[in-house]
Amino acid sequence: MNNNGSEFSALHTDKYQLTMIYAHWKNGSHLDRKVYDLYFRNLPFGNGYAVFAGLERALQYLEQLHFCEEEIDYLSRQPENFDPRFLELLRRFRFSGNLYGMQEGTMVFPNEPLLRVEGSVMEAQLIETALLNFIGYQTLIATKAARIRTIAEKEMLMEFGTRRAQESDAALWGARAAYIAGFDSTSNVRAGQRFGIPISGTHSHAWVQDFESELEAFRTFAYAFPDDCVLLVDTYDTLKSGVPHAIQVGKELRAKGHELKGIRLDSGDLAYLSKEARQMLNEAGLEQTKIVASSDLDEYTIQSLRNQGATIDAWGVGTKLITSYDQPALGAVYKLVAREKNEEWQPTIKISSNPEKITTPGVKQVFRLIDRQLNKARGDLILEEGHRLDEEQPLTLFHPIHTYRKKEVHQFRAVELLQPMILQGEQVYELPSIDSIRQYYNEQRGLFWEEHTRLLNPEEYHVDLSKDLWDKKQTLLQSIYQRIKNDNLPGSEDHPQNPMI
Ligand SMILES: Nc1ncnc2c1ncn2[C@@H]1O[C@H](COP(=O)(O)OP(=O)(O)OP(=O)(O)O)[C@@H](O)[C@H]1O
Ligand SMILES: O=P(O)(O)OC[C@H]1O[C@H](OP(=O)(O)OP(=O)(O)O)[C@H](O)[C@@H]1O
Ligand SMILES: O=C(O)c1cccnc1
Repeated sequence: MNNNGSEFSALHTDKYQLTMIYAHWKNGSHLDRKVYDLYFRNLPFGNGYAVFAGLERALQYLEQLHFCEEEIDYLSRQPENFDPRFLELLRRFRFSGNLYGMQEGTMVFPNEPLLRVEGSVMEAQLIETALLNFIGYQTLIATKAARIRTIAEKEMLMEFGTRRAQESDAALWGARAAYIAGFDSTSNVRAGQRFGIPISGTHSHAWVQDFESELEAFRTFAYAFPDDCVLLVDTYDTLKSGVPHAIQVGKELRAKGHELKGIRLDSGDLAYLSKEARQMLNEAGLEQTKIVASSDLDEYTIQSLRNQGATIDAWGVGTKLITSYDQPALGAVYKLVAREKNEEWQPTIKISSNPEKITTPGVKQVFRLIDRQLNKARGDLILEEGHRLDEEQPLTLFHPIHTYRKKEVHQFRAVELLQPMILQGEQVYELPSIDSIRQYYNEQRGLFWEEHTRLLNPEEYHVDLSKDLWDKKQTLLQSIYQRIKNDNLPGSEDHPQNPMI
């Protein structure tokens, strides 16, 4: 909470946003209208798709966004010596622009706008940092969770990461992102209360160490939770002590009309131990007692354990999910794509010597082309906003950089992915329940062939530009190079032309 009782601070931004806004204000251009796209360039984890998450937080942030007195006071004491009239403008500031976005749980791909912000340069710049922060992290965790779900198939997945997360917001929103993409529960009680995610858990080694004997520890826990008792069996010796004691308590529970719900393995060779423990439980007649495993798990260890025939029914996954251990950032970007001139959007472009980094100018919409017969996604097509697609005509898609790579689609239905979320500062999108987001993600998953969703070396999914848009991009590139040539600045002749044109 900031001093004004709001969860979000308007100062959750980079300093350069404020200095650019100030310079615009001095120039009288702070209210000029712009369009920005938020997207990422590369898929994380070598995955074939990402799962979009973070919209709810972004919408809440935009709704609450304002500068409180303490924040204005802080800014007034900065060496920049901000003009009091500028600070007064900030004091009255509210987000009054438009936001178009994808629904959370959408399967998303590089270079397609996930969010499109239309507003004054002042508001659009101020929010860049926070939007990238929320969307980048949550999309990353949802994608990691989706990979783990793919491997675990129908087995129970519990999110255990809070203690290892990069601070509390990451734990909270990471738990939510994991649930969207297929985890069944979280150990984070706040996430349970706030989002309605089921909470679950077992007990720790400390519980066992706190008693004179392991058996006493197990009995005491079972007494408190006779119908929800999962015993951690590796504190001393899993097979010689933990499992036999759990079996003893399981039998005592049964005698009182209850069943031992599970045991948890948290160290050692999880494949071997699970098989041995399963056999011991079964021989004792405790076939329904589940085996839970935890200990630095991720999609790779779970896959390996499954391949080894581990008899594990539920997985507790913490560190490697919540910290996105193998790829700590999505690398999302927020790029200016159009500026208002004479009451029209004028496309702008950012050029790079790397063709992949050249931005796609203009106000755009993303269509998902879904084969009507197979109900499978064939590709995404980015069009200028307002342009329509004729679903009855065959369409040739071509790769925007390797243009010789073509693909015909016909008999498709074109679904618009960017929806109005905020119009003129008013939220027009009703936030879905967490379970309907999860359900929507599942439906999305069903639209994609296994070739795109497998973990290793997935096939690249087509995200192409319409011919019109591609042509406009080339024309804009040409005109900029021409302008540079005409300017004939000293040294400009030494640089090779961009490979794109
Ligand atoms: N059969 C197995 N095949 C592949 N990986 C395994 C197997 N059993 C366990 N692992 C993984 O190996 C790693 C073992 O971690 P570590 O070396 O820290 O040992 P540990 O058994 O967890 O011991 P401790 O928690 O006491 O340090 C974990 O990531 C775990 O998930
Ligand atoms: O391994 P992760 O995927 O991060 O899952 C969460 C871990 O957190 C707990 O261990 P912790 O080391 O905190 O306590 P412990 O010594 O009681 O196991 C738990 O036993 C898991 O091992
Ligand atoms: O409930 C558990 O077993 C649990 C919760 C958080 C972290 N590790 C384990």
